[in-house]
Order: sequence, then C-alpha cells, then structure tokens
Amino acid sequence: MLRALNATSSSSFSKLFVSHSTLLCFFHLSISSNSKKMEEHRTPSAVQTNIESRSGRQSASLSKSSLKTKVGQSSSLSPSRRSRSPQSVESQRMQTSPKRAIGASQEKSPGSESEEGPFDICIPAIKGLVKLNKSILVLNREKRKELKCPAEQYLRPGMVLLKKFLGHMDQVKIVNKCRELGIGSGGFYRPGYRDGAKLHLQMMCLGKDWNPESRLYDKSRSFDGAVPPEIPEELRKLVDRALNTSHKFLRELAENVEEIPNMSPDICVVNFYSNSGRLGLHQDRDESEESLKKGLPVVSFSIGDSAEFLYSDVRDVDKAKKVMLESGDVLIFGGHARHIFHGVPCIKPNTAPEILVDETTKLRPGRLNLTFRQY
Ligand SMILES: O=C(O)CCC(=O)C(=O)O
Ligand SMILES: [Fe+2]
Repeated sequence: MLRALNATSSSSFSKLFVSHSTLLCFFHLSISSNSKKMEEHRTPSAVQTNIESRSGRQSASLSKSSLKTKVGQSSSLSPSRRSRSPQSVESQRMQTSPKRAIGASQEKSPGSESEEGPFDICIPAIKGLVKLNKSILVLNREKRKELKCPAEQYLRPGMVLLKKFLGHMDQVKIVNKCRELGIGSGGFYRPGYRDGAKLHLQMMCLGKDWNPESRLYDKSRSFDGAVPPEIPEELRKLVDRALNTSHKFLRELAENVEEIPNMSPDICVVNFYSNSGRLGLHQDRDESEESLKKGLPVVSFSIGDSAEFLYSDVRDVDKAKKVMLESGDVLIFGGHARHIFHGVPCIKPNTAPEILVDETTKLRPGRLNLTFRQY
C-alpha cells in the first residue's frame, strides 16, 4: 500500500512541481547559481525584497520522498543559535549567516494598521456598526467542509501533515488569543534585515525571544526590552494532542516508519502574513544543540488563508516540494526532517474559513502561523 501511495504522491508532486516552478520567478528565496536568471524576472518590489534564510543541514533526496495519506483521524537562558535568519538578496547572495534587523514599521496591506504601533491581526470593530449574522446556509457549508477531511499525510521520514486538525472553534480561540497577545507588550512587530529591508510578515515570540540580529534566544527583546508572553496552556495542549495523533498515525502506518520524538514546547514563533506575505527558504536551527540533535520536532499551526509551503533538502526552490497548508492544518517536522529547508512563497487570498473573517472574529486577510519548538 505504501508503494502505491508513494507512486501517487510522486506523480502529483511532479505536477505541482511544474506549476510551482512557474511561480518561482516571484519567489526570490533563492539562492544559488540561478541568481542571474532570477534577476531577469524580479519584480521591482522583489528587487528590494529580501531573501530569508534560517539555515542548516540536509538529508534525503526529494525524489525519494513519499506521501501517504490515511483518511479518518482526525530563568536564565544562555543564548544560543537559531538560524531562522533571513537575509537580503544584496547581503545574502546566500551567505550563511543572515540576520534580521528589528524595526517597527508595518507592512501595509488593505485594512492594516499604520506604520507605528502594535499590529492587530484582526480588524477592529467599528463602533455603532450593526453586526450581521452569518446565514445558516454558510455556517452549514463550513461545518460540512470541516467534517469532510480530517486526515494525516506522511510527507517524508519525520514529516507529517495533520489536515484540518484544528477545528473551527479552536482556530477562533487561537486567533483571539494571538490578537490579544499581539497587541500587548512583546507583541507583533515587523522584523527586518540588518541592512534595513523588511521581512514580509509580522512576528511575535512566546516563551523566549528569538533575536534575528544575533540568532540567539533570550529572555527579552533587545530592541524594546519586552519579555515575550508565556505560551498559553490551551496552545500547549493542542501541540500535545497533535504530537500524539502523529505518533499514533505513524505507528499504524507501517512497520519501521521513523518515529517523531516527543517535545514540550517552550518557544512559539507567531507569524502573520498579509496576502502579499512570504518567507524564504530557511532552516530552523537556532534551538539548543541537544534539541536539534534529538530531532525534537517543530509543530506548525496554520490559520486563516491557505499558503503554499515549500520544503527541500537543499536551499533551492527548484528542487523543493510543495504542499498546500490550509486553515486548521498542523505540520510536524522532526527527526530526519528537522533540518529541512522550508518556506512560504505565497498566500492564497480569500481561502480562510468564513468563521475567521466574519463579523465576530474579523481576522485580517492573510495567514496566521504558529511554530512551536523546544529549546
Ligand atoms: O509559515 C510557515 O508555515 C513557516 C514559518 C516558519 O518556517 C518559521 O517561522 O520559522
Ligand atoms: Fe521555519
């Protein structure tokens, strides 16, 4: 069965790969030998745009990766390295030690906040505006969609995707919680590169702060001294549940499938991408040596608009596989997949569940992503 699934996935991936490569001219994460070719395709904004690198090691060949789907289941920190660091095209040309400079300005998107002040991932309610209730029809349609496809997908050793793992109510709660934390102390800001260029997302850290300048974790943010909020208990429980589900899935999948180690998150990086947001290919490797050596997984929640997600053994978008991350999906990569290069080339506008963008929740157009890690 695994072989059959492998074959299916390889062919569907190669189709994806063809269409994906046409997008790559806009996805200037890369790197490498193609930089000249890519320059020809670069849009003006992308020229100033930065490539991000969050560096690391490499493993198996992508062509050998498999995809199997199974439907039906639903202090004191000594600063250490974490190479989730972006770099600009200019500074980078793929050198290995990219940095983010920290800045307070905001990426402007329709309905976004001004250049200063905390970024609110939701559109603030306008006083006096009458709230419209969603029709039963719309609610039922969403409910059916939600019920239809919980599934687990085995993407490659150490990498599992739990489709629609987070129910709509959990997603609403996460949005509300991130909104609340995001406008408070230690909340969202728009990180930038050392050379002044900005990342195409808003970020906040929970548990520990990741400093893009030094690529170290610390107790507080260097640019404003804010101490990151703790990871809320409800979120830790969801991570735990997701890991348990992935373990069960892998055990039942086949014999000798690589287990993903367990972990207890003490760091969460929360990103908000507007519809023009993106994130270059990088590795997450600034956690402790011990954590990385054990392959303790990154657990990633996607909420809001869908995103294309690329992953590869090498920092090369042309070699990367692509998977769509939809609202409610949980992606886990640990073990041998812990050091994969990964990135988000684009967000798919208007794909968020209605319940997140309606009059009650009012998530801005875009995507919220939470990556949990253990230092
Ligand atoms: O948005 C995503 O899915 C990935 C985010 C990520 O890789 C990171 O924050 O390090
Ligand atoms: Fe990452």
